[in-house]
Amino acid sequence: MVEVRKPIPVEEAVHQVMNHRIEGSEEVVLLHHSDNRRLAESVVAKHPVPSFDKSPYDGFAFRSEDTIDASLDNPVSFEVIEHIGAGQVPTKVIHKNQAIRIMTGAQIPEGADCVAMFEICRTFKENGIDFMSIKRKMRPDQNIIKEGSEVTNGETLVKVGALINPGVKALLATFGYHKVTVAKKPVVGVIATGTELLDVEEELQPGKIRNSNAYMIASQIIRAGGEYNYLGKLADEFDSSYQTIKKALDEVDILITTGGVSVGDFDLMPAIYEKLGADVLFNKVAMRPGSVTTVAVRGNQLLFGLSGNPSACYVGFELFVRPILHHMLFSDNPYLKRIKATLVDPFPKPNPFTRFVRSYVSYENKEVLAHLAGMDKSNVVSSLAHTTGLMVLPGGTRGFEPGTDVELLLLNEADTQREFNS
Ligand SMILES: Nc1nc2c(c(=O)[nH]1)N[C@H]1C(S)=C(S)[C@@H](COP(=O)(O)OP(=O)(O)OC[C@H]3O[C@@H](n4cnc5c(N)ncnc54)[C@H](O)[C@@H]3O)O[C@H]1N2
Ligand code: MOO
Ligand SMILES: [Mg+2]
Repeated sequence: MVEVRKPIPVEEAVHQVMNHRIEGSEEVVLLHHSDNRRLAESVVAKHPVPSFDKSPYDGFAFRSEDTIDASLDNPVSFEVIEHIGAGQVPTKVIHKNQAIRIMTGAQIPEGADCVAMFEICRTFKENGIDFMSIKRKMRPDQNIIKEGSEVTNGETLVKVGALINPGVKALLATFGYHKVTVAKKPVVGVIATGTELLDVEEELQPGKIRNSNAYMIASQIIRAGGEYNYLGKLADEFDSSYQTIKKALDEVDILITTGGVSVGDFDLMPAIYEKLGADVLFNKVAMRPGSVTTVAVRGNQLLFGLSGNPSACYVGFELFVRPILHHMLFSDNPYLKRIKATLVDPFPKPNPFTRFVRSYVSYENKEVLAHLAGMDKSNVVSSLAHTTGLMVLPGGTRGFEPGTDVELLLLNEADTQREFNS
């Protein structure tokens, strides 16, 4: 008699895996090398921004009170006593009816409280002395970017765990982070199992297929912020597989295998877990695809036995491995972002268990639309190329019509960055 497995609900399975989460660690990298890494400490303003009152325009700085009588037929004249560009510090103090010619970004001279753009000023010379005149009244603080008006000293700007994107990098540079403390990338071992597997560079042979899962998983690890260690592919032979997997566990904290977790005669992972003395948390989840996803624990090591079927393998990674990696990367919300969307395509299949349908998202007229990414079968690979989200269809339902409200898990985290930062 074949073993009958008892499926557990997806949420419970995720919960069980997260109970065995491992803590991440940090390392210091050059700012130049920090893209797509995750902050191990929040970015806190080390000084106000701007750090001095500055001019937003090329023009003249002077005292606004000197323009109180200015009008179209009563221009007011100022002696131009200095000329500064950005980066130059004014050496003179402005007094009554004096102005300094100032460029965008330059520090406002002492005594001045406004800047007038060149376009509203007239310049002239008298007895070899530079003057300018203006026919408008200026207000105090007009056209002055005040110190601290953007950011105050000590303000928390981006939170720990956030992805370093171009904007975060600009902020880090603003505050002098030549080096940044980031989360160390968790290293995840990857092994593909299956006698049928060929290397990518090999020609097809009867009954064989190329090993696509290892590449897919490696790419999912990278997308999740981790680093992969590909430890090769194994034929379905017990002794050599056991030895390789045992050795792999000496090198990694997290090991992903694909294939060999179901009840087939050559599905060796259950026996390998047993011989390793690993505790199997579950070996059947009430979900499609990926029902055979098996997770085992050995000491503080996590072994993810993902399905060999490509779509099941893909979904198993996103639901169970990704949150662990995000936790290790200091995210305070390591789960996939869940949004509401409107189904565009019909989905007539029944859903005895929770189904994660490979989907892609589009945005139209304020609406988020969920489209099917392609054929929805556990064994297909082609729909994965178009997948940007997983539509969640609850168990015990059937027949979803276009126009139905559905829930969707977003796989592209860049879309949800603000939630990590705020
Ligand atoms: N009697 C039963 N048979 C099956 C059951 C069941 O409950 N009872 N479950 C089915 C479901 S659901 C799935 S999913 C698969 C899972 O199988 P395994 O995880 O054991 O994976 P394999 O048998 O090794 O392979 C399945 C399938 O995937 C292909 N594969 C494997 N590795 C790769 C790879 N690296 N790259 C691309 N494709 C790969 C393999 O050739 C098989 O076609 O079991 C069902 N059976
Ligand atoms: O585990 Mo299978 O992927 O449910 O189809
Ligand atoms: Mg199998």
